[in-house]
Amino acid sequence: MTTSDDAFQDHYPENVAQCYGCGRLNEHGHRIRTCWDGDETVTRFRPEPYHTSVPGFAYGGLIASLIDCHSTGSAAAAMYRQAGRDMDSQPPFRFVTGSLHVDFLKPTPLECELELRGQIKEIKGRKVVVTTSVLADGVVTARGEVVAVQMPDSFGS
Ligand SMILES: CCCCCCCCCCCCCC(=O)SCCNC(=O)CCNC(=O)[C@H](O)C(C)(C)COP(=O)(O)OP(=O)(O)OC[C@H]1O[C@@H](n2cnc3c(N)ncnc32)[C@H](O)[C@@H]1OP(=O)(O)O
Repeated sequence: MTTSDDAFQDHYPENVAQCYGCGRLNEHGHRIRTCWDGDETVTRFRPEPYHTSVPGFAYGGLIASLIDCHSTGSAAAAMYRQAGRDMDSQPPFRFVTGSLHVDFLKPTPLECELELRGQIKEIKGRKVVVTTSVLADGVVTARGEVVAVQMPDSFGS
């Protein structure tokens, strides 16, 4: 059962809840939490001092991984929403990243809560394309596009 306080990641089955970016069970990871805001998806994340690149600014790999997992979570949520299904219902929609493109538009300050806002650009078959903006104090510092693809049964074999 989904409630308005739930994050998408609260509903990930245990076998996909270890992801470094979004797994709630990975104590060393970012453990991002993403929710709907109308037709957009939102994640808020406060970088730690050890996420530094140039002093005072966030490491680009952190920004990319936030965009990645924000977008794969958004893709899963969009697929459930389109199907009119609860995120706990079976069978699960599980996504992996097929493609991750990031444009770094401005330096992203470190000492600031970041807001990621995602838009569902396309849903086609097993593929969902998500565009995600990263905002620091309301200024867009990075923009990404992710092609998320439903994980095939053969994944990893
Ligand atoms: C509540 C439950 C929710 C849980 C869910 C969330 C879990 C989150 C878990 C954490 C995750 C965290 C994130 C991580 O870190 S995930 C870890 C990093 N990602 C991977 O390891 C993925 C490795 N790659 C693969 O397994 C396969 O290549 C995949 C599965 C991606 C596609 O191989 P598959 O044979 O299955 O696909 P297809 O050929 O039938 O193509 C299908 C469609 O996709 C389009 N396409 C494919 N590749 C690309 C590409 N590179 N660029 C652009 N488009 C691409 C393709 O054109 C086609 O579209 P169209 O031509 O029909 O339009």
